[in-house]
Amino acid sequence: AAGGAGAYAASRPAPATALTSVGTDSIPFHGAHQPGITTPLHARGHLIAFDLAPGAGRKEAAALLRRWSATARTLMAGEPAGGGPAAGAGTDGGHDTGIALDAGPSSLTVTFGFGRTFFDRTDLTARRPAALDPLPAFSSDHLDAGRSNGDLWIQIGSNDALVAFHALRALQKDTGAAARVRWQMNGFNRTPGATPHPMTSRNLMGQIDGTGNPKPSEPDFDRRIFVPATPAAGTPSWMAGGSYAVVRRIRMLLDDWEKLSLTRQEQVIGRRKSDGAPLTGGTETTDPDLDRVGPDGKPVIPSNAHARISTPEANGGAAMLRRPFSFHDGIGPDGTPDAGLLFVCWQADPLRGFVPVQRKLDRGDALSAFIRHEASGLFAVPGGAREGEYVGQRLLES
Ligand SMILES: C=CC1=C(C)c2cc3[nH]c(cc4nc(cc5[nH]c(cc1n2)c(C)c5CCC(=O)O)C(CCC(=O)O)=C4C)c(C)c3C=C
Ligand SMILES: [Fe+2]
Repeated sequence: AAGGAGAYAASRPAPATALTSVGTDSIPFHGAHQPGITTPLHARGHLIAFDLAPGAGRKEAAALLRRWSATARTLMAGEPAGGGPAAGAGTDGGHDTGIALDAGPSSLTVTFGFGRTFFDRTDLTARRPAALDPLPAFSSDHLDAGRSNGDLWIQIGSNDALVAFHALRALQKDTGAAARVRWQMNGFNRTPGATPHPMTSRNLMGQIDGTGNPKPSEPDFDRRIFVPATPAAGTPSWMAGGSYAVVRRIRMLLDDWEKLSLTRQEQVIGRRKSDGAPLTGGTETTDPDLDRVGPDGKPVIPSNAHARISTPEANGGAAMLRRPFSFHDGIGPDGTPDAGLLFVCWQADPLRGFVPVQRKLDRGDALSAFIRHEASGLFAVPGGAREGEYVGQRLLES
């Protein structure tokens, strides 16, 4: 087999240029905000939460964030981890595993967050933001505590699956004795370049998902998504430029969903499946006409349609930036796919983003019959590290 592979390689001329720029694209580690929040959806993602080890406190946490930041900066630049040679076997802990050898940075981003419990474990309770108060319980929750929350959270995204896994391994190894994995989840999105022109991604129900997201070009985008550079009274200064991530593992009951006719599926969401346009017509970017009534006297966009209920206009302006991954963790014993959405949304304040919208969805969303919220997390994601700084330094060292 090895000879065959060699002959195959030898028979093909080396391409003069890469087929796409997917491998060479890179995202800066330093900046006012952490990467991975406004970065376009990644093809591959890993979410991982850790708890500090018994006996580990603020000192160990600071050293860990310093190590993690150094690794994130190095890998996001497309360099090998650990300061060692790229092709090392990794047995002495100082070498890169080689998993991402040959690949460029592939838009890798690494984003770090703190969970509510982190602050008690590090004697920083006085500096915990009120926005980290536990999310309310929702009637449709089926939450698994073991796969929820955590002291520390990392979101890894890349447009190459090996680059993403490489980062996951390197960051996990960085923890040493300071922290233990609490839960870990893997997700994916469409590969850049798979469609003839850039499009909003689809989820595993086949819907175009992300249309109504706030756009960075909108005047109130920063105010909605990021804590201001000078935070309002009650928000600690270390959260300047930061954001709050709500993470929900939402299982899709795909066997039930796929039994619905196309018309019913579109009524559940309030948008067309083919192109994401509202049921009142136009294109994906046309505003829905929520007041339009059909010949039967009923609203064209049903009163319980997901997109009607979740829109900022119906929620006192509450908005969030949804940046999810799909997941598929195999087929369950009953033959149904363990698949759905790793829903990750970003906002300056969860009480003016996720919470009011989920409260409303919980009461009357037509989509509820086809999904199940199985895990949940809320994390404070500090602003980006400046040159020479590590993520979270303003919390841990002042
Ligand atoms: C609490 C927040 C939300 C959860 C949880 C949620 C789950 C969820 N959504 C879809 C599919 C779609 N959602 C769409 C729109 C939409 N959803 C939310 C919020 C939550 N969704 C918002 C704020 C919006 C935007 C509303 C607007 O501004 O008009 C859409 C329509 C297209 C779009 O705008 O993205 C789809 C499709 C699934 C499958 C799901 C759980 C698995
Ligand atoms: Fe939604």
